[in-house]
Amino acid sequence: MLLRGRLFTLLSIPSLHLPSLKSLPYNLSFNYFTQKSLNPNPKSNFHISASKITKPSISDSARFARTVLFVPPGVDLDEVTEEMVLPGSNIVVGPYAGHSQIKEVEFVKSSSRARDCPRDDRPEFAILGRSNVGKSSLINALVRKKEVALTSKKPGKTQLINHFLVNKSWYIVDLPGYGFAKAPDSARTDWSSFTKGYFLNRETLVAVLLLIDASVPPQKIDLDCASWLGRNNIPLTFVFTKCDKMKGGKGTRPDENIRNFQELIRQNYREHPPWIMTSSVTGLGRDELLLHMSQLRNYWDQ
Ligand SMILES: Nc1nc2c(ncn2[C@@H]2O[C@H](COP(=O)(O)OP(=O)(O)OP(=O)(O)O)[C@@H](O)[C@H]2O)c(=O)[nH]1
Ligand SMILES: [Mg+2]
Repeated sequence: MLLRGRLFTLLSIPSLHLPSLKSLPYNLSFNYFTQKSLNPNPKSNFHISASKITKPSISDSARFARTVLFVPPGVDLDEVTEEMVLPGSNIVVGPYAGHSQIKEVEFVKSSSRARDCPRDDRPEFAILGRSNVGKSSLINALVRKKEVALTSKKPGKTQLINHFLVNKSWYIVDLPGYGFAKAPDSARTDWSSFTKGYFLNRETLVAVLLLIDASVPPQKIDLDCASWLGRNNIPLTFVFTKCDKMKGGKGTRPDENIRNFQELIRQNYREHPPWIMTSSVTGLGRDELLLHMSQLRNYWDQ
């Protein structure tokens, strides 16, 4: 089933009502309209933050929850409780969440062009982000193996589209990082053509996990990337990495950086895309992210 095509059709119909079941999984209505923020602290979830609003009316609360939480298919917004929100995220767990642990993973192939990628109907998640943000480390953490994807202190380690088959049923895709100014010219040019080609043509892409380094303040290149994905109706989940670094770059802490990033992102989305905090060092967010991926995958699969 072509989820993207399905969603595109649905979201092109403007609606001020709560989203329908099928239109819930992603927030693709980029720049559709700017929802005025009711919450001064985007990091908080609905239940915590709602108490800060003076006597919210039901409609205000519903609108607020819609802009803050990621409510998956099969969940009625009115039935969402705090326990249903994954810790360190805005993601509500719904009935499509299922088996999420990774039992086996095998490297399948590296491709230099989108059309060389594996040709089967298995769903896949692409891992995208700036060079050195921790893409390969996140993959290793998710699969609980040290060296499935090669990591390096030197940016630009991953140069190809790398497919890893998980539990013989779905793919994780490690992509070259963007924003690596020191890459050879050829490598930089290739990124925009072949990676963009991959995003625009990959029909089995369930979602992009866009990794954002929580140890540094918001970077324009990340905002530009999120903007490009949004404009092209490519579903994404923000995965904040390196949340173990207590003191981030330029003296700002990860939680401040995350909050500032979200404030900037919120201006462009009617509903906030799913986001989650992770650390490949401590394992923070790993099981939660896998559960989130399982509900996206199972919904896509049906
Ligand atoms: N403290 C901390 N360091 C991390 C984390 N994730 C990655 N790193 C470190 O960041 C550096 C880059 O990690 P990689 O996983 O190779 O990054 P990448 O995004 O795959 O990089 P490219 O393939 O070059 O684009 C390595 O030194 C990692 O050890 C994390 O969660 N916490
Ligand atoms: Mg890498």
